[in-house]
Amino acid sequence: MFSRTFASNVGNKQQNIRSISTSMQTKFYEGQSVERYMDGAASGRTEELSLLLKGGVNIDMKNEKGWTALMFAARNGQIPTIKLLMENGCDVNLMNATGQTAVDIATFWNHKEAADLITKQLKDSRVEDNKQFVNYFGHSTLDRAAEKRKNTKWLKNTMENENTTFICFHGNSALVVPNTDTSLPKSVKFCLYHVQYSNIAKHLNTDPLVIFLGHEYNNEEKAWFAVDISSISKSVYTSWDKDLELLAAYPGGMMLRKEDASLLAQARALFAWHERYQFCATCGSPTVVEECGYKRRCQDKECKSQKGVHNTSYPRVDPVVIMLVESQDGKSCLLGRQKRFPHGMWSCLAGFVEPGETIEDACRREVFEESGIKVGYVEYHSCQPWPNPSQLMIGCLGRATSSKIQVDYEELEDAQWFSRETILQMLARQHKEKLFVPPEQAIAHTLIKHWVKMTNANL
Ligand SMILES: NC(=O)C1=CN([C@@H]2O[C@H](COP(=O)(O)OP(=O)(O)OC[C@H]3O[C@@H](n4cnc5c(N)ncnc54)[C@H](OP(=O)(O)O)[C@@H]3O)[C@@H](O)[C@H]2O)C=CC1
Ligand SMILES: [Mg+2]
Ligand SMILES: [Mg+2]
Ligand SMILES: [Mg+2]
Ligand SMILES: [Zn+2]
Repeated sequence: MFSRTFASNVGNKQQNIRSISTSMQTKFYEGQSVERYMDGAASGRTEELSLLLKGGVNIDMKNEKGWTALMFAARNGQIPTIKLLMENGCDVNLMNATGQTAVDIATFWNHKEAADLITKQLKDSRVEDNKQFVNYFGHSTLDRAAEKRKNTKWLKNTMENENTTFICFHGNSALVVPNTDTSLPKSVKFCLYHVQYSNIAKHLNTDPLVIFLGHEYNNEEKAWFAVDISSISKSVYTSWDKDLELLAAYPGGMMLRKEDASLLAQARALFAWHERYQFCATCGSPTVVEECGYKRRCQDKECKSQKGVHNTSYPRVDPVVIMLVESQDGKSCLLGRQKRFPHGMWSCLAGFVEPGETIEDACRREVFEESGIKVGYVEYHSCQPWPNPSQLMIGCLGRATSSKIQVDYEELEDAQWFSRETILQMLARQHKEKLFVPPEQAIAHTLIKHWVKMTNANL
């Protein structure tokens, strides 16, 4: 039943190529023409739209409320316009700022023919879809170049190179400056502070912990490192820039650009590991840092951790499953509340994968433990590095095979089924009791939104 799902990981390859190649032309239309284009769609002026499309207008451009031309055409049941837009490859999966798709809009305004037409296209498009979904904290732009980690000469030269960038950490926090770039999304409040090693070296300990994060693809000259600046006082770093401040990796890391967020996820997980694994997990001897932050070797030469499988010497990643569970009739989904959640927030159930367990079984076990619901079919959707401190959230979709909830009050405050309509209100922050779902930086949000899109085809 989830064959539909990959669809919504969506993006039609052809469409992507087209929007890139026309991005220059689209600029021409900005401002004056967004309105003309949207109005043409709402009023069904197909000839005019045809010309705009031939001229290279971005078919999926959105107005400030996230509405596309297809949504406007759906709002007014403009069948020929809907056909024209779909023939030209518009994305039928897009949502506006309140989480409605074109099908939702057509259904709401009672344009059944329009809703059916778009639904058919939606189902067809899902068969072709194969693009991977990337979650926040996962947008890495670096080649980790693991082979360089042992190359001390290259590392030394590169650290001192003026093209190399350092980001700075103090315990669990990253050194940031307030974001001043207004073209970035409003959620971006801070930027990681970038600095050259020569500018900070004199303030650091004799042997600071330095982690090689990687270099830009096909460009060894542009390398990135993270450095521990916990020996540096506030008065010193604010003398570099008075606006500098420390931002806790979690939840502060949710307020960054997506590229910065992935650097933070990588560096934070490694710093947290170094802080917690100063001693060998096998024999208790002290450990020393190797491979520019990617290994800790036990100082006892006889230690078992030096031979065979020595995974205790490497950084930890803890797999966690997080799942959107759909009810047996496909009309509701299961969400839970942990005691520590902000008031009104509901999220997907989640739990650590245990040794010797498959991802599918971990989903079934955690859902049953926490809510008493049995889960049958489980399908992978996407994943997310989670820097609190180093989980890998494995996002799945599951189909329930039972419906009676029995909450484990040790782990959860509550668990409930939510209808698609209620979820739409929660996504749009328009729920009458102010219930809401996690922000879009969390994979729980992705899974919930995905289910809303997926169930669109059931209408
Ligand atoms: N990105 C997202 O959208 C979301 C992320 N998360 C993250 O997922 C993680 C796990 O979810 P959660 O529901 O808490 O997990 P679980 O349901 O497995 O329960 C957590 C409990 O398991 C124990 N535990 C801690 N570490 C481990 C481990 N490595 N292996 C096995 N058990 C462990 C702890 O118990 P005790 O304290 O008794 O030792 C903890 O309170 C959390 O860290 C959370 O931050 C969760 C929801 C959404
Ligand atoms: Mg649990
Ligand atoms: Mg849990
Ligand atoms: Mg658990
Ligand atoms: Zn040891």
